[in-house]
Amino acid sequence: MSLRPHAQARGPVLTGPFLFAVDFDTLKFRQGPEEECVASYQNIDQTVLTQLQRQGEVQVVDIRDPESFIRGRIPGALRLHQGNLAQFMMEGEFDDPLVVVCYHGISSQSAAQYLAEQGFERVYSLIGGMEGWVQSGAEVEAG
Ligand SMILES: O=S(=O)([O-])[S-]
Repeated sequence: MSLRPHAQARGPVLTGPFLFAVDFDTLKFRQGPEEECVASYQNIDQTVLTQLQRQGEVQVVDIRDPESFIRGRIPGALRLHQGNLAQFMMEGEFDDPLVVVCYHGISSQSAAQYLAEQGFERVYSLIGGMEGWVQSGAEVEAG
């Protein structure tokens, strides 16, 4: 079964902590029919993200604040925030892997769950967030 935006989210789906850049708690879901919603995400580490990057079509979205994003981010990452979320959903490549990054890998899980429930089919949250990425010695883009 393929999920698409606002199609099948069901019940209270956001229980995670407040997100720094995107307040996903304020977003409303349309209740779906009486179907089980199994959309979810997986946690991945830096090694798996690097493999996904090598394979090609991976989109990395960073939900941290603008200053942190400018100081250093995963190369090619898009900062996802309240202002561009709707556009991101409209233009989304729902079949491509989507990796959510925050500071330490906590808030990204709520965002990843949200995005999975909106129809992104392969959603991941980066374990350790940007701090873990930096500590692993992986490449960082700034500016
Ligand atoms: O939620 S967090 O991991 O960015 S502190």
